[in-house]
Amino acid sequence: MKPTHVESRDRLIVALDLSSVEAAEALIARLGDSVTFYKIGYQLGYAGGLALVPKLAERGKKVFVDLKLHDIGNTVAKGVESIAKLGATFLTVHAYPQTMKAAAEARGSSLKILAVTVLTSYDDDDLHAAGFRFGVSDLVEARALQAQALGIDGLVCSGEEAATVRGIVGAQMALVTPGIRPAGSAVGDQKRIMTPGRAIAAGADYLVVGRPVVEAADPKAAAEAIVAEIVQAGG
Ligand SMILES: O=c1ccn([C@@H]2O[C@H](COP(=O)(O)O)[C@@H](O)[C@H]2O)c(=O)[nH]1
Repeated sequence: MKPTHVESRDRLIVALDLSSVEAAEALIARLGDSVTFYKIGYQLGYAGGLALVPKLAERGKKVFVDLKLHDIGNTVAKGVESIAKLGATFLTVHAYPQTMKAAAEARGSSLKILAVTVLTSYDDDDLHAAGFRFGVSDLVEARALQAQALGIDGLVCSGEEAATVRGIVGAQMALVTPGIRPAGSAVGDQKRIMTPGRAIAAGADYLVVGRPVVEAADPKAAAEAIVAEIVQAGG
């Protein structure tokens, strides 16, 4: 379930896409109070970064573990149980029914499960090349409905789908949007992007931002500028 009220600053989730725990700790120190919510994904997670989850939680930060689980149900359930013990706030799974069902049943009382609808680096051509008969918008909508029916807490989608998905699932599910690009920043490998302000206005609850903060000359100023845009958009 979506939290009832979220402070503007807590809507920014900075992706710690870095190669070591030391590099992550240095960035966290530099960002200080400007960032309250961090994401640990493949790069840092597989470099010992999961050990940071309880440490960040002890310091009052929230942590999103973005491992995008997808396996047989029993394996997903056991993985979810292990992540729940670390004190993470969010954990991602791919939006396949078996996977979502196993994760929802195993999550316990404090961990929230987010289902990744369609990766923000994908467009319709990428889905067709992968064998899907749906385009992005149809697949996101179908998966959002399946996730809701299975009791999933929130969805990962791009800002482009946020308004439609919000209309489909209502106010109770958290919408988490990567592919966020402040005006003028490099797009990189993302294909479905949106500015922070537009994503909030479209109904996103949380913005996931990696390179525009992590690779900025002044990461703290970059994070503060995104929070200011969130505030201006009414988030
Ligand atoms: O659909 C998705 C799901 C997850 N991500 C993750 O978000 C960040 C985005 O980083 P940027 O540098 O801001 O592009 C990254 O960790 C991805 O693994 C996503 O981009 N899209």
